[in-house]
Amino acid sequence: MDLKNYIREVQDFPKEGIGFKDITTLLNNGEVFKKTIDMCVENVSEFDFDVIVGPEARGFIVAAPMSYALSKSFVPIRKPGKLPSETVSIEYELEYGVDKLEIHKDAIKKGQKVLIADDLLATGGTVNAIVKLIESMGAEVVGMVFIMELSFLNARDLIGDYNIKSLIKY
Ligand SMILES: O=P(O)(O)OC[C@H]1O[C@H](OP(=O)(O)OP(=O)(O)O)[C@H](O)[C@@H]1O
Ligand SMILES: Nc1ncnc2[nH]cnc12
Repeated sequence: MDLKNYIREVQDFPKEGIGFKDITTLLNNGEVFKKTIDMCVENVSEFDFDVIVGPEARGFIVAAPMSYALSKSFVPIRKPGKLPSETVSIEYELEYGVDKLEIHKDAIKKGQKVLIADDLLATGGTVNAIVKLIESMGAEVVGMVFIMELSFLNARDLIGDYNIKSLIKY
């Protein structure tokens, strides 16, 4: 199954010059969505982790079903002002702007092993910020998994020496 056949590319969204990779067309096919999550799960079988974190919004679509399939904790990372208890936050750059992410301070314990899951690796700004958040809490990032990676944006150079898995590359 070539997942690329199910991902729609929308030109000049949300800004001119961006080729937006739209996964709604993949999600709209239940069989392909299930296979995609199964492949993410298979890709991380070598990693030992306690918790899966995923960033709002599209990261939830990947991280939560993986947590369900593996009976692992799911920890949401959210945009500012959404989490009700005490948070740790970090600012980061996107392919098309600047944003901020927050996590509950008590959601991850010191020494826990963490997997990060998201739909897409573009510049790596989001996941790089998440790594910093997790490590600032004394936890360890054992790996990360994405449905797709925009290789031409060289996120791996920014992220550095972590186990990075992506199902498809552009
Ligand atoms: O590697 P990067 O350049 O950081 O880009 C990747 C991030 O961008 C998208 O999320 P976005 O912030 O657009 O939010 P959304 O999930 O709410 O659409 C995507 O879901 C990743 O989280
Ligand atoms: N090109 C892109 N397509 C979809 N989501 C993105 N997030 C950051 N860059 C993106």
